[in-house]
Amino acid sequence: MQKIKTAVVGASGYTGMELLRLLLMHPNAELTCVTSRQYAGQPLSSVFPRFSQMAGSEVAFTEPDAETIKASGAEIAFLALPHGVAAAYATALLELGVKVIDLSADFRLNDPDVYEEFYGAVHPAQELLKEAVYGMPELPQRSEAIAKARLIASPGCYPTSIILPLVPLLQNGLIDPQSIVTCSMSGVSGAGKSSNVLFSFCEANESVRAYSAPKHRHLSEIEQELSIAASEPVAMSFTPHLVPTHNGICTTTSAKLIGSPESIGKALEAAYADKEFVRLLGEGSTADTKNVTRTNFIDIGWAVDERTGRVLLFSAEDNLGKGAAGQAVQSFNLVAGLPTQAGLQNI
Ligand SMILES: NC(=O)C1=CN([C@@H]2O[C@H](COP(=O)(O)OP(=O)(O)OC[C@H]3O[C@@H](n4cnc5c(N)ncnc54)[C@H](OP(=O)(O)O)[C@@H]3O)[C@@H](O)[C@H]2O)C=CC1
Ligand SMILES: CC(=O)N[C@@H](CCC(=O)OP(=O)(O)O)C(=O)O
Repeated sequence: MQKIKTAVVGASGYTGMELLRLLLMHPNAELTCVTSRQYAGQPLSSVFPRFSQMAGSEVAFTEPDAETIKASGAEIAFLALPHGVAAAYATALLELGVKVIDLSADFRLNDPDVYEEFYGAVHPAQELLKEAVYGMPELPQRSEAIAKARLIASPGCYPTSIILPLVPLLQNGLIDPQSIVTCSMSGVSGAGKSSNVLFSFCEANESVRAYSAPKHRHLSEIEQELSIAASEPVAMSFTPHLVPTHNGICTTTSAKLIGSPESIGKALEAAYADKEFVRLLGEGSTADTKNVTRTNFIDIGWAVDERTGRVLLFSAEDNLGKGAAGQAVQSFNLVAGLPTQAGLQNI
């Protein structure tokens, strides 16, 4: 069986660990290099005992270094690194002929000025922004672009849960693009393993709070992709909340309805009926994180509020799955010419 030699850079973090889980079970992936500064030299299974005795888990952590990654034979590298850090690794790996699937935000925005506005720093590798492909395979014409790319910017977790339900409605002119209001809830793993005290057990448990309002950095990529779908600049309201669960994002989006109530379901069906990882729950159904955690599915339900003339969209995904590692493996399958569902079934 064809095996693609694969590296995970930043493999000790939460998305890195989820990538390891998926790639160790992937029939067409061989892990040749996994990196961590703190665990360099240690076998994977001693750091993550959950993987011991799994085929492929004999590999040991190495220092993150592009030459070492290339020397391992890796053809494709996943970057599960903080934003601002990933760009330099992407540049070095691409120069060595290794394709890159970046889970950070470094290549998601087309406009370096928007990056600077939302990330508070000059973009570290502007020359690569033009060629990076925003890796959401369900968007129109996107899977073809991903398959040909050498640099894929895998989307953020919140944006995935917001963009997918809205794009078919905007493309078909069924909602007012300037009326979108979104409220999302995320589990604590969304903040990463090395996050600050606000995400520790005593601070986060038994409590819920909004944060980063009104200008969370994900707003930049959400508005970028929605503006493409609407063919006009979209400005919207997005309020994320932290909830005391491990994984999962639950999002409710509302917008002013322009089309008929029936047009919503028809547009979503037309866009996603043949998309393996989008499950349409139907009108009147809300989405529940417990049905999607540890999977690559996004579940979408909807309702029309005839009193206010607004449509409500309900979505749920695993922030580490469809919101990060699972979606990145979808791109890996496209780049490597593998079946869409390879390594993502039955997880
Ligand atoms: N958590 C989530 O739900 C999602 C996260 N993302 C994005 O994915 C990326 C990874 O996130 P996440 O896994 O949560 O983060 P973590 O904090 O859990 O892990 C970060 C990883 O990066 C490594 N690392 C940190 N700093 C450096 C550095 N300067 N040089 C080399 N390696 C470094 C760490 O390894 P070590 O210290 O051992 O070297 C660790 O393996 C981020 O950009 C994040 O924004 C995207 C979607 C969802
Ligand atoms: C709960 C929580 O803190 N979530 C993170 C989402 C991080 C993430 O997805 O990172 P990217 O910017 O790479 O997409 C946050 O709000 O910053």
